[in-house]
Amino acid sequence: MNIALIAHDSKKDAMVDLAIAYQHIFRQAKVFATGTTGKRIMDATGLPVHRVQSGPYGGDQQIGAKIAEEQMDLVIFLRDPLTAQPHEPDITALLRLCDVHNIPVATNLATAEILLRALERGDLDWRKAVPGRPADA
Ligand SMILES: O=C(CO)COP(=O)(O)O
Repeated sequence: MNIALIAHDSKKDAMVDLAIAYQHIFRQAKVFATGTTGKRIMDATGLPVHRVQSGPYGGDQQIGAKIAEEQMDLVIFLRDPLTAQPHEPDITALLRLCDVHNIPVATNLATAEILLRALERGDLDWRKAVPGRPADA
């Protein structure tokens, strides 16, 4: 399973806490993250993280491309609902692609925990049979 972890600045501490708490799940998966989020997670947990660009520099679009290619199974995007972002169109596009491709996506901690527990329980195993999805993704 490929998981994308993305957090805006005010949510990065929460993302690090999530990564620590659920690292037993993340260690079974391939973790992708935007630049700064990924570095924070790697520093805190030692998890191998495939980092793309920072969000404002195209990272959200890079994650979006993986979604479009059916290479992402779960997205946790802890976005800041109280601060305008310069790359708002990229954020909207990423979330839209999750809906287009039926990707489970959490934008807050409560939903993120529910999705991670579902993943652990095997509830998302159906995604392995999604047409067009690379077998090793
Ligand atoms: O801006 C982001 C998502 O929109 C996140 O990027 P960083 O993880 O590099 O801060």
